Amino acid sequence: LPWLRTAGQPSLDAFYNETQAKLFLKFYEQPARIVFNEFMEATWNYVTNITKRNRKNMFQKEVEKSQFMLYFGSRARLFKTDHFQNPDVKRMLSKLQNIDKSALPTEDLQKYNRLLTYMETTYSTAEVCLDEGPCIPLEPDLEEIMATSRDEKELLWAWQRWRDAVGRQIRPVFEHYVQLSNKAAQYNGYKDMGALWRAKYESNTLEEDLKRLFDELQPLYLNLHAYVRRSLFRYYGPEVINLRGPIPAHLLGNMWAQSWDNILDIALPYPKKPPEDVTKIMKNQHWKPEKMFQEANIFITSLGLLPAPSEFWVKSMLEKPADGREVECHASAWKFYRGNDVRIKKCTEVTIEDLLSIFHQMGHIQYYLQFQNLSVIYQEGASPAFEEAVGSVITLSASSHKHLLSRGLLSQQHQDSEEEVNFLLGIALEKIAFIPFSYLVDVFRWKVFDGTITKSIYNQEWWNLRLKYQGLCPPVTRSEEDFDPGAKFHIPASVPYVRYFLSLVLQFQFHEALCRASGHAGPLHRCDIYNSKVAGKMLGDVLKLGSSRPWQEVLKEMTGQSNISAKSFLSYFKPLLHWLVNENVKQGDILGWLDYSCSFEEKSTDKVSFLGMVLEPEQARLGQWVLL
Ligand SMILES: C[C@H](N[C@H](C(=O)O)[C@@H]1CCCN1C(=O)[C@@H](N)CC(=O)O)C(=O)N1CCC[C@H]1C(=O)O
Ligand SMILES: [Zn+2]
Repeated sequence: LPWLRTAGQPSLDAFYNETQAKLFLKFYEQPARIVFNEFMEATWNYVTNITKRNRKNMFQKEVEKSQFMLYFGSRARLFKTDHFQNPDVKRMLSKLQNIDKSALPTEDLQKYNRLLTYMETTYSTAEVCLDEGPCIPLEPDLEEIMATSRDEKELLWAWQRWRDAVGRQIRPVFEHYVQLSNKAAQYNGYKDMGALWRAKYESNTLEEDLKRLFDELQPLYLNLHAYVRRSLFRYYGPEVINLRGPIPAHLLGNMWAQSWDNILDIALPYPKKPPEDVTKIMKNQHWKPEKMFQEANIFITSLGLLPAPSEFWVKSMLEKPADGREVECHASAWKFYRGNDVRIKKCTEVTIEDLLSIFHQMGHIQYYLQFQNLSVIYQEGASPAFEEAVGSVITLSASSHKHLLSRGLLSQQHQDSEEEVNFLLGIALEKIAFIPFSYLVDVFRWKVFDGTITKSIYNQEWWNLRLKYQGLCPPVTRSEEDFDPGAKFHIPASVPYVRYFLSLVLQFQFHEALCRASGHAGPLHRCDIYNSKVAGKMLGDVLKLGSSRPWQEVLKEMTGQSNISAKSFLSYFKPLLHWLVNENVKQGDILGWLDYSCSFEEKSTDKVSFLGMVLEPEQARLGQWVLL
């Protein structure tokens, strides 16, 4: 590692012993808080007011932060810690050594930061223009269309135009992002950036654990996919849906088909018992964004956990500004390494979907508040999946009928067996549909980073994974001019995604443990830990640890198991799986999508593509589907 070589150093052992290490770590704390705080403030100022000046200032702070991290990261490597006594000193020194992109030489780093900001800002400021008339952004307009429109043509328009506006602009830059990412990873001692991202999980069985969990959850997904395909077939007809093939990706109620809760109306098992429209109730009760955040705060403090501090309410951006400022609307939680300065940035709409996603964001805030007295080095989740699971586990209680009723968001409990199936299907459309999507995003990116997926096949491989894992096809033929993964925030924003897959499993494992601790008896999906100080203490004790202990130890203390397990997820949905299997058998539906392939722009265009499937010319005449 060239920048490590230190010529003419006095005898290392004398200088770099354990006592010196403790001093070194102590000396790191204060300057780190200052440097990180200034960097976060500059980044916050940019994403909440996208201007040239704010971008320039953010770049400046980024360079300063990286110089600081390079200084300490390189010196942390000089300590020979294998004979050190204190495990904490060893753990902190080893965490300090991973400095990610700060390891890049300055001009590479500046180029990398420009690429990252270009991609993320392209995503955040992109608009789709109607033939004549206004241009509309993703949030709230295009997302609203994808969630509520039932016009297949309109859905196709929004789906395709968003990808034209974002994916295509990001594609030429993405390959340079990949190269510089891998260069940074190698400077940190990893073979590529995927390896650096995976190292965050401190597990040498991560990839097989992921595969095992995915396989355990597959029966749930295949049955839900078949059932939803049947529902869409009934609604949109045989010319749109093939009962034995993949589902067109624009019909699932979401721009990325990552969660399907917005098409519950189409897929409702017992349409005679429609669930109440909580969004309508919220609007009738004149809910405002601030009240939605207060609602989450009330839940969290009912557990005996920490309230959102006054700075949160003053400094957060809870709504899309009305003063014409360009902002990044994608919701996120922020810590500023300065006591109680924690914030959320969200372009909140008054809907039940946004209320529940606010619980997710407030979970991040709670983690920040709970670990703020730890060393800066430990101010992160026990694993990235723990960070994501905290808010989501609270959402599982908050979305229960019992809780919504107690908060005046439902007029009755809706507990008969048919209403219960309707409820569970609603949760399944959010959580089970998300299994393959949250799994494949980083399978794609790990392959891009390790070179398996080269730039000439980015889009083809993306859709191969979308077909293989999700059983979806694009509604129109795609080509290598397109870059559909770039149309999903986390790709241009370079935020890892497998954390959400692991969080899916973990949040149910947490939910079961917290429900048991709170004294809940009965089915897991009826549990609401609201007001349980015992559950709150159990959760708070996990959050206070930050990343000071390996997550396996933390999980064992909380749940008694030291490995992540899909058992709780499966038991939560057990009643629904029975219902789905019966329903699919009754309808004679097959599970899966056989060997179909999605239509992709071929060089020779003699093939006929139809709604995402490829037809050989002679079979097209006979109307047969080609099984490739
Ligand atoms: C809406 C949510 N926004 C993320 C999140 O809250 O995780 C934001 C953007 C990326 C990281 N992030 C943060 O806030 C981090 N600062 C948290 C932290 O690292 O402390 C999001 O992207 N989600 C929620 C479910 C699935 C996924 C999606 O919508 O695809
Ligand atoms: Zn999150």
